[in-house]
Amino acid sequence: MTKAKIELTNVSVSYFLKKSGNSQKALEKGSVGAQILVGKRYLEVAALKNVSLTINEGERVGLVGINGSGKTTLLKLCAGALSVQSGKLEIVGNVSPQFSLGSGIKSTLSGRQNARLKCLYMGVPQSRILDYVEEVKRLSGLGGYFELPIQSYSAGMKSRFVMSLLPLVRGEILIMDEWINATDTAVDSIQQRLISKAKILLLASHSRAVLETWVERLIWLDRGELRAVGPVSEVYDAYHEYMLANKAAAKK
Ligand SMILES: Nc1ncnc2c1ncn2[C@@H]1O[C@H](COP(=O)(O)OP(=O)(O)OP(=O)(O)O)[C@@H](O)[C@H]1O
Repeated sequence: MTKAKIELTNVSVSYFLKKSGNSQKALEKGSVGAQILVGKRYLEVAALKNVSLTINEGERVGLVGINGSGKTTLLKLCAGALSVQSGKLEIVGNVSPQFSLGSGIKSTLSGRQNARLKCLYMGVPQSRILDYVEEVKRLSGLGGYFELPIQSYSAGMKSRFVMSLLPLVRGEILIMDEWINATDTAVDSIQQRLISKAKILLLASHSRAVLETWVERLIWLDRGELRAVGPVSEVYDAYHEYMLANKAAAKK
């Protein structure tokens, strides 16, 4: 059987925005972001620049970096939600993006109807849909609310509903944008089961505790480039030091 793999060779991705107002302002250095290039009519946000990286089967890899450093862009690429503009991307294995769980939820439909739609969308076989929907209901703990439109849920109820969709995530390559901090042990154990089953885990998080628990190798992305790759504690220490130095410099 072929082994799961993610391989990026010199991959770059930019977003292009129409210029408006004072574009020079976009060049101001902040504590966020990618590199911004000002063209004649467009601003180019260079979200990933010449990234080369190989992740092999069995690896648990984390992504860290300040806001806007390119983590989500890299995850979306690997999930097939974005295409490569230059360079080469090779993915071997089925990808399961957890971050898409909350997307496409229709607020006028009930929890049950949304769960059914999600099953169809995530490719659950027809014969299993009823079981999955019941599992989502049980995990959500929403009781009768499961039959009511999502727009009648509180924010907390909505996020419980989204977390309860976790059993629908299938695939060999698990891609997670931020760990779901489950207060619920049932959801937590599903998350753990998913990770232990995955052939590759790629997880973006700002939390040292989450990264140290779940990944072995850490990638530090800085303005769309790989700044460091290595053991979690080593790379996180370097990232943390850089953040502290940046904060101190900003205070001066
Ligand atoms: N759809 C988009 N259109 C224009 N620019 C975008 C778009 N999506 C992301 N960007 C820009 O690309 C850069 C990288 O964004 P990305 O979401 O990959 O960062 P991130 O590291 O995941 O950030 P965060 O930690 O805040 O989630 C940022 O400068 C962001 O503003």
